[in-house]
This record gives sequence, C-alpha cells and structure tokens, in this order.
Amino acid sequence: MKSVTILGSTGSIGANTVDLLLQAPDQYRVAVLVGGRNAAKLAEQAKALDASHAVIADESCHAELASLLAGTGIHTSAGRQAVCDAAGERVDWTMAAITGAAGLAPTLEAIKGGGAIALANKEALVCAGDVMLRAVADAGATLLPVDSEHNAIFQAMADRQADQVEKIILTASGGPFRTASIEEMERAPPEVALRHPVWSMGAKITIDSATLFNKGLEVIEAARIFGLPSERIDVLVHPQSVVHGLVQYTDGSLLAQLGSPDMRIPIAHALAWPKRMKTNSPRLDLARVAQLTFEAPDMVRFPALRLARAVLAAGGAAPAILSAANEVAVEAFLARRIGFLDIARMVEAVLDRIGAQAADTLEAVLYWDQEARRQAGLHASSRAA
Ligand SMILES: NC(=O)C1=CN([C@@H]2O[C@H](COP(=O)(O)OP(=O)(O)OC[C@H]3O[C@@H](n4cnc5c(N)ncnc54)[C@H](OP(=O)(O)O)[C@@H]3O)[C@@H](O)[C@H]2O)C=CC1
Ligand SMILES: CC(=O)[C@@H](O)[C@H](O)COP(=O)(O)O
Ligand SMILES: [Mn+2]
Repeated sequence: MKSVTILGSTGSIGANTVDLLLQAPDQYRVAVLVGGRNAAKLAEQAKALDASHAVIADESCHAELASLLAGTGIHTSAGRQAVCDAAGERVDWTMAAITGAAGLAPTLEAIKGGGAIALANKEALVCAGDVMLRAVADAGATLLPVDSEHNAIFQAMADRQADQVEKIILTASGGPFRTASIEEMERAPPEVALRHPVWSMGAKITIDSATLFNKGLEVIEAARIFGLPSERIDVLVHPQSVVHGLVQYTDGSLLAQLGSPDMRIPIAHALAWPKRMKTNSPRLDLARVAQLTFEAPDMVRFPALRLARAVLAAGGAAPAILSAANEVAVEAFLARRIGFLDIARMVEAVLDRIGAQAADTLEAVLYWDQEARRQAGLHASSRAA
C-alpha cells in the first residue's frame, strides 16, 4: 500500500486527487490531508478516505473541523506550524497543491521525507527553485511534475535521450481574452476573467491563465524541472488544449502528449509512476475535436510572458518578486481594487522598484517575497485611491 499526503486537498487539484484515490481505495493509505479554511470539505474528504490526520491552516476553523470529526478517530490540528509538521510526516507520495508561496514551506518539509513529490504548486518552484532542487537532491526525493504541460513533457521525454532535446514547447489555451481587444481587457471584471475557456481550476490560476502569467510561471517552472534555458522553452497558443506539451529532438522529431483536458490524467500519471493506473477520465475523441490549431502568443496584450522571461534571465530574487507581486495583484483584481491590465503593470512596477537582488537561501527568498508583497500592497492602494 502506498502512503499518501495531500497538501491543499480541498482545492481543485486536491479534489481531483481525492477522486482518484477513491477509485482504488485498497491501494492507498491516506496519512494527512491539509486544507486552508474549508473545514466542511476537509472533514468530508478525511472520512471518505479514512485519513489518519486532517490539518487546517486557519486556526479559527479548527473548532469546526474537530467537531465534524469527533468520534471518528481522525486526529486534527491547525495552524501554519501544524501544516508543516504534518507535511513532514514520512509518506511514499505527497501531492503539493497549496496555491502560491504559502505552499513553499510545507512542500519543503515533505521533500525532506525523501518520498515522491507530485508538484502542482508551481509558485513554490518559481520563487525558490535552487533551494527546492537542492532539498530534493539532498533528501533523495523524486519530483514528479503534475502541471499538465510539464507532465506532458516529462512523459514525452521519459527514457529517451534528454541530452538530445533541442527544445520543449508548452501549450497555452490563450485564456478568455485570446481574441479580445485591449479595450475589452482594460475594463474586464473578475467574473469575465474567471471564465476559463477549457479548464475548471481555482481562482488564482484562472486569473493567471487570463493574463498569461500562468504560462510565464510555467516557463520558469520548466526551466527548473528540465534544466533548460529560456530560449529552448517555447510557448504556443493552442485553444483546444488537448496537446499539452511537446519535445523537439535534434533530428527534428516532435513528440507530444495528448489527452482530454482533465487534470486527473496527469495526477494519475504521477500517482502511479513509474507504472500506470486505470482511470475513468473521458477518453480523447480526436474525430470530435476535428481540428487542432496553433498560434503564437500576442506579446503586446500579454506582457506577462516578457516579464517572466526577464526574471528568469535575471535570476536571484527576481522570480520570487514577480510571483509574490502577481499574487497580491490577482487578489486586488478579484477584490475589484484594480483593473485587469493593472495586474501586469503592478508586477512590472514592483520588479522595477526592488531591482536585482540575490536570494541563495530560503530566508532570502522569504524576505524578498514579503518585500514584494509590501511594495505591491502600496501600489494597489495608490491605484485604488
Ligand atoms: N487547478 C488546476 O487544474 C491546476 C493547478 N495548478 C497549481 O496547483 C496549485 C493549486 O491550484 P488549485 O487547486 O487550482 O487551487 P485552489 O484555490 O482550488 O486550491 C488551493 C488549495 O490550497 C489551500 N490553501 C490555500 N492557502 C493555504 C494555506 N495558507 N495553507 C494551507 N492550505 C492553503 C486551499 O484550502 P481551502 O480551499 O480550504 O481554503 C485549497 O485546498 C496552484 O499552485 C496552481 O497553480 C497547476 C496546474 C493545474
Ligand atoms: C491545467 C493546467 O495545467 C493549467 O496550468 C492550464 O495550463 C491553464 O490553462 P492556460 O493554458 O490557459 O494557462
Ligand atoms: Mn499548466
């Protein structure tokens, strides 16, 4: 039996992971489930999976969680330290699916256990790439990419000549504003930006898909995972979102991974790795899809890609600053305090204001993360005033 922990079990990736575990209950023992604030969902999942331990990050939600799980024998705890302690419990496989930099510390604790880390939380790898990869190497852990594009590339590269890869290609749906005018984007409210054309995901990543910051973060994520420079990582807009990623080899061959746009497919790949498991996800019907189209991203309406490539080239604290400023900007946009196009403007302003900084240690990364949030908060208040 494989022992499993889910960090962020109450979210979109977490719920998809729970769904897969429930499809093969005799093969997995669930050690820890971690949620942020949703005590009702966490308790329901813990009971359905007969988890040993349910942890809620927000301490004010602990009483509700404890009362919902009273008499079940499922241990409960709460708070940031409890999340990290539970993430550090040794298991075979951990799903890292807390959104944003909040997932960094618990994911690092899980890495120390030396098991397999199924990584959905791209922001952690973006802001602390060197620190995380060093921790993986020191602990002998295995990093399995869950993000659909990275999982696709991992599959297309498996057991093949990684040293003969010319470049990799990340596909992008293009988001809800793929064909919108700049004026439409300027006045777009959150409910329109939250209407992703293909994927059903949490709010933060859905807004990142609309700005293309998601793809920018994914370029940095790919550089970390596959050890490639920015110029060997292409982005191609593919509105059907069935080709998830491609690998181009030195002989001109292109290998791609295709599948229905259903995150249970890459999660299942990571869960069963190095084997495969049977899932009931919808099979891709290519005759029905009929046409696969591809186009270059518009770098003018979507400055996020340019900013992401610039911070990747700059290195140091720059990716952590971009990611933290983006988190604050997305929250401000969802709270209607800034407009849609202000998200990228705010990120660029914070990057300019802070400038180049080194960040070799976790402490330095966390310092610049906090400073970027402070600067972004000031910027959001001045725009809202
Ligand atoms: N959704 C998708 O299809 C994809 C997501 N990803 C990445 O996976 C990650 C998760 O995305 P998604 O599932 O969509 O996000 P959601 O917003 O749906 O879920 C986020 C999860 O994190 C929990 N959480 C939030 N803050 C904290 C905290 N401070 N401490 C502990 N737990 C916390 C939430 O708890 P609660 O809800 O209880 O408050 C929830 O369980 C992101 O990094 C995203 O970029 C990558 C590829 C695809
Ligand atoms: C499912 C997944 O991996 C998301 O990261 C997805 O890529 C988001 O869609 P976009 O391609 O629109 O960013
Ligand atoms: Mn993705």
